[in-house]
Formats: sequence, C-alpha cells, structure tokens
Amino acid sequence: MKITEASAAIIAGGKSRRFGSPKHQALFCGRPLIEWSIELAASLSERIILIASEKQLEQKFGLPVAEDVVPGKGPLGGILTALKHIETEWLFVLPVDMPLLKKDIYFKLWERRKNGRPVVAVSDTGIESMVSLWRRSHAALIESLIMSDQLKINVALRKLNAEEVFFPAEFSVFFSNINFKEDLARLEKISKARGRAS
Ligand SMILES: Nc1nc2c(ncn2[C@@H]2O[C@H](COP(=O)(O)OP(=O)(O)OP(=O)(O)O)[C@@H](O)[C@H]2O)c(=O)[nH]1
Repeated sequence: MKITEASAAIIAGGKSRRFGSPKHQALFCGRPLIEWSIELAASLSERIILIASEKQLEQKFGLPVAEDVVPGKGPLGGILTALKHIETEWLFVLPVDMPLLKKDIYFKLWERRKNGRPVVAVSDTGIESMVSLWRRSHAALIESLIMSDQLKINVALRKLNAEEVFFPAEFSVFFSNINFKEDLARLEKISKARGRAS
C-alpha cells in the first residue's frame, strides 16, 4: 500500500565530514546507500524527491532532485527544501545513512498523524529526527528557525509540538546509522545476519 497524500524526500546532502566522502554514494551490501533509501521511499509513496547537491542524480535515478534552498544548513535545510517542493500535504523524511530502516516504521508514523503536528520516531536511544513526518505548512516555522541559524531538527519538532512514536528496544537496530567508514562493515554484518535469520 502506498500513501497518496504524502511524498517521500530523501535528504541526501551534507558534508559527510566524519565519513570522508559523500555518504550516499557509499556501497552498502553492494548498492549505494541512496538506492536503499529510494527503495524504502518507493514503498511509501509514488512521489519521491531527492534533496541533494548533485543534479545529475536526476538522470541516474529518474527522480526529481532539489538543491537546498538555503545551502549549508544541515538536514533541517534539506527538510525545508523538500517541504517547499512537494505538492502533497504530507512529507515523509528519509535519511541516506540508515540502511536498515523499515517501511513499517514509517507506516506507524502515518497512523499516528493528527492535528497537523509533525510525527517523529523515538527509539530507546532518543528522538530519531530523520525518521519523521511533516506537513507543508511547517515550512514557515522551519524557515524562520533557519534564518536565525537554529538548525537543530529537535528544536523545530519541539516548537511544533511533534507527536512522538516510541519504538521498543527490539527496533533499535533499524535506527542504526552510518557516520564513519567503519560503521558500514558493522551494519552490513548485522544486515546479513538478519537476512540469514529470516
Ligand atoms: N540536503 C541536505 N542534506 C543534508 C545536509 N546535511 C546532512 N544531510 C543529510 O542528513 C542526514 C544526516 O546527516 P548527518 O550525519 O547529520 O550529516 P552529514 O553532513 O551527512 O555528516 P557529518 O558531516 O559527518 O556530520 C544524511 O542523510 C545527510 O545526507 C544538508 O546540508 N543538506
């Protein structure tokens, strides 16, 4: 089932300082990380947008690419850009560095939407701000935060009184993210072990 009232944006820019090269291009289990995110996005919505600085991704994946409306503002700038481009009321935000994420997590966020508040996943380690659901109308508040250089997604979520959806400890693995090169091998190992188990 895909959700027609929501678009899915893959927030794929940034400096990848800790990783050392553009994270979205890194191979995870034989495919670039961005492809895993695209596959997940395609399971949620027919409308996918990539928020990245490489326009050539448009041809490579046959998907629209938008460059950050205000460059250099981190993932919150990516979310703002997506909200300004979509035509649907709702937006699923997907990172490129969490290759173990599952669509069920996003469907759970969708079920919990209400009163135009953002919805965010919370794992046993805290708020997972890149696993979230927003409305187009949230762009105004985000833009004002960015203009005053408040770039923390958690601040935007708090100001918009986000609905928090808790996922118990057995879900923690799905929120594992890749910051450093060595995280790739660690998560690949987990992914393969889970594949064999299922
Ligand atoms: N469009 C866009 N995406 C970003 C930006 N900064 C980070 N991202 C994305 O947001 C997600 C989380 O990225 P982070 O790990 O916080 O930042 P990063 O720049 O990738 O890595 P570091 O430089 O090591 O912090 C990833 O999917 C990044 O591709 C940005 O300025 N613009």
